[in-house]
Formats: sequence, structure tokens, C-alpha cells
Amino acid sequence: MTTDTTPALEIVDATLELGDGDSRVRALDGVSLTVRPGELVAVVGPSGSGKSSLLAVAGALSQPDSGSVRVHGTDLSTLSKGAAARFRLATIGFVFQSGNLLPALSAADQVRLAGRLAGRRRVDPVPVLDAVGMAHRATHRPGHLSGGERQRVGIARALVNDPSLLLVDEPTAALDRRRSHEVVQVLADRARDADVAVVMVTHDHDVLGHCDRVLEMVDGTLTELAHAARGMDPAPPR
Ligand SMILES: Nc1ncnc2c1ncn2[C@@H]1O[C@H](COP(=O)(O)OP(=O)(O)OP(=O)(O)O)[C@@H](O)[C@H]1O
Repeated sequence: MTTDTTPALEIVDATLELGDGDSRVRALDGVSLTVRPGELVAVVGPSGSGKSSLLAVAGALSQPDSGSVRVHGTDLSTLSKGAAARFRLATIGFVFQSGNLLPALSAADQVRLAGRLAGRRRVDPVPVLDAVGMAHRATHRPGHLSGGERQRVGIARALVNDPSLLLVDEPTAALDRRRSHEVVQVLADRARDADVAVVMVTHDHDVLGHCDRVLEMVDGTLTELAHAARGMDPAPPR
């Protein structure tokens, strides 16, 4: 049973080894992380430290070798492959670095398609695009959108199934400072307004002021860096 106090994500002592033989690495080494509904948590850390592995484990894309992962109270290790896929579609949203949009589809159709894949019969993309400030670009294809706009459509697509957990990989990698702030502000608003838990991997220290907590991944180990006070103004974009 889930209650309001159930964490959106609860990882306890997860380990994950990847590769074979001499190239085997411990991508996650006893990682624990609890994220509550409405929290925006940033994960920083050097390349190869295990950040993507953390998102994969949190999103039921990989099973840890040991430890446990619960999403909204559901122990992911109890799900078959098919059940994990259905659970992902219903409960978890993913936002990838480049937006990962389909070039031939308009912004509205990207959102519609994601909704249909998640089993929604009728999807009205306009309110979802509106939530990320993109309703006015609903008919535009990715080639006619800026990087920040594409990223916001990617977020709209991830939100169409009302996920309780949003996993975001480097959302500002290709953006200038102003657009980076806009995109992360969208994530912060969504966390606060819809009680979504957001885990965002980023190299971009400029946007950390939008986050409630900042964690650092080093060699597969996760450490809490700071409790940021959200609402504290991040450095204004130049
Ligand atoms: N499929 C794989 N097979 C073997 N090793 C892997 C595989 N995927 C990742 N690794 C290794 O696991 C470790 C963690 O990788 P991961 O992609 O989680 O790091 P990361 O922090 O996300 O890196 P980046 O910031 O560069 O994306 C690295 O040492 C990486 O080389």
C-alpha cells in the first residue's frame, strides 16, 4: 500500500557491475537514495562515475546485482520484464540529453504518440505542451525548434503519462545559460506543482540553485553534497 509519505524513489545499498573479465567495473557501489514526491534532486559527478547507471536502475532499465529499488512502494525486483515495461510507461518519465525527438513529428504528435504508447486513448497535447511553455509551437517539427524548445518538448513527452518519477539525463548539455535555466525551471515547477519526484543528472553547476538537494557520484558511490534552499535565486542568466 502507498501513502502520501511513501517515497517516490527508494534505492537501498544498490550495487551494479558491468562488463566482463578484466574490464568489469563496479558502476554502482552501495548506492542509497531516497527521493520524495515534489523533490528535485541533482546528481553531479565525473564522467564514468555511474550517474547513467543510477538512472537505469531507478528507471527499471537495469536490475542491480544486490540491494533494492522501490518506486512509489513497488519493489522493481518483483516485476517480470513485461510488468517492468508496463510499470515504466505508467509511472516513470525519461528525458534524454538531446530531447530524442522523432524528426518527422510535430511537437503535438510527439506528445500524442507518447501518450498512446502509455495506453492513453485520447491525448490532448495542448495542455501538456502548455505546461512547459510550448503550446505556441505545437505544430512545429524538431528541425524548426531551438535546442531549448526541443528539450522542453522532450519534457512534455515525458510528462504525458503523469509520471510520479521523472528521470532526466543532462537536460542542459546543448543549451546556453539562459535556456538552461528555463529548462530546469520547468522541471522545478513540475516537481512543485504536480508533486513529481525528479532526479536530474547534470554537469551544469549553474542550474543547481533550482534543486532541493545535490548529490555527487564518484566511483559508483553517492554522497549528499548540500541541501539547497529552493526558492533561493540561482545566479541570474547573463
Ligand atoms: N555496457 C557497459 N559495459 C561495461 N562497462 C560499462 C557499460 N556501461 C557503462 N560502463 C562503465 O560503467 C561505469 C559507469 O558508467 P556510467 O555510464 O554510469 O557513468 P556516467 O557517470 O553516466 O558517465 P558520463 O557522465 O560520461 O555519461 C563507467 O566506468 C563505464 O565505463
